Amino acid sequence: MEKIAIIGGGNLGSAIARGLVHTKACDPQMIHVTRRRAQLLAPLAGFGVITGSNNLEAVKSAKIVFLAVKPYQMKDLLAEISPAIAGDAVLISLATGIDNKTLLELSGGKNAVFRAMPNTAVAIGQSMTCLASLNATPDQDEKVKALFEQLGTVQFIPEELMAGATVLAACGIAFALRFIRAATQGGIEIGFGSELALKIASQTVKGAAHLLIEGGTHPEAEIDKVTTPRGITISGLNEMEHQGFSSSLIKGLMASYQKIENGSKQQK
Ligand SMILES: NC(=O)C1=CN([C@@H]2O[C@H](COP(=O)(O)OP(=O)(O)OC[C@H]3O[C@@H](n4cnc5c(N)ncnc54)[C@H](O)[C@@H]3O)[C@@H](O)[C@H]2O)C=CC1
Ligand SMILES: O=C(O)[C@@H]1CCC=N1
Repeated sequence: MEKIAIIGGGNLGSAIARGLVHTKACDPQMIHVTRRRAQLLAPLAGFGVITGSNNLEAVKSAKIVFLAVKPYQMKDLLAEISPAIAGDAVLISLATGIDNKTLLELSGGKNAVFRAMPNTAVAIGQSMTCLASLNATPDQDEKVKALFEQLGTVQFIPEELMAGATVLAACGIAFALRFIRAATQGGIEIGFGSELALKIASQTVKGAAHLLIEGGTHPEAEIDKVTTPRGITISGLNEMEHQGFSSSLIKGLMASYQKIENGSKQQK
């Protein structure tokens, strides 16, 4: 089994480590996670994962190196660790807005580089992960795809769509959760206790998603099955649309997307 280094054990880096352990994708002792305040990695250490703050130690002999730091921290990090990374290791960056060409340059040009955009559901093996690679062999592409397949669903996409994938999949978790919270608030106003309202709203969203994923249908086809003519669903749906429901979601997505685009332009 190959050693995996996760540099930057914050929200996403830790979620990936938890996912690798949770899904039994690899032996916890083969995962080495670092962050500056290593004591905050104690929960991962409790699962048997190796933790610390020594990046050079973590990448030594690792064949898969996750770069899970903030975008502005990437340049200094790669300057520090690149000389210690084996030539046949694959680098997987999770940073928003740093393209593969830049990653390849910053890392010295010898490694296969990947941009991966998972989301925090990676911690329970339910991520939607988009991938784009540079300087990778077909075997390396397959290896990284197979790794993420153990953590959810994977799709290679053209690199220019990575910003869009960030918004739809990574930010999307927050957008979907805000819907669930709002539905819960409505349920409480109607009379449910908060825990029960949350349980009903969460399972309802899970069921809706599974209708699409397992049935391969379009949302409107499923909506048609719920909207009884002159019924109550269509009244609620139409009122939501009068209040700008779909429009506000699309505008929110575009505001997030625009922020990535503006940030990328500033970096150039
Ligand atoms: N949170 C999310 O849902 C997603 C985040 N991302 C991307 O993943 C990256 C990480 O995001 P988060 O986990 O949310 O940030 P975070 O701030 O929670 O984690 C970053 C971690 O890196 C550590 N770090 C910084 N410099 C370091 C260094 N030189 N050596 C070792 N560790 C170092 C920090 O101590 C921190 O623990 C970002 O680039 C973000 O754009 C991508 C998809 C989803
Ligand atoms: O909000 C952010 O900037 C990061 C990138 C995608 C999800 N979280």
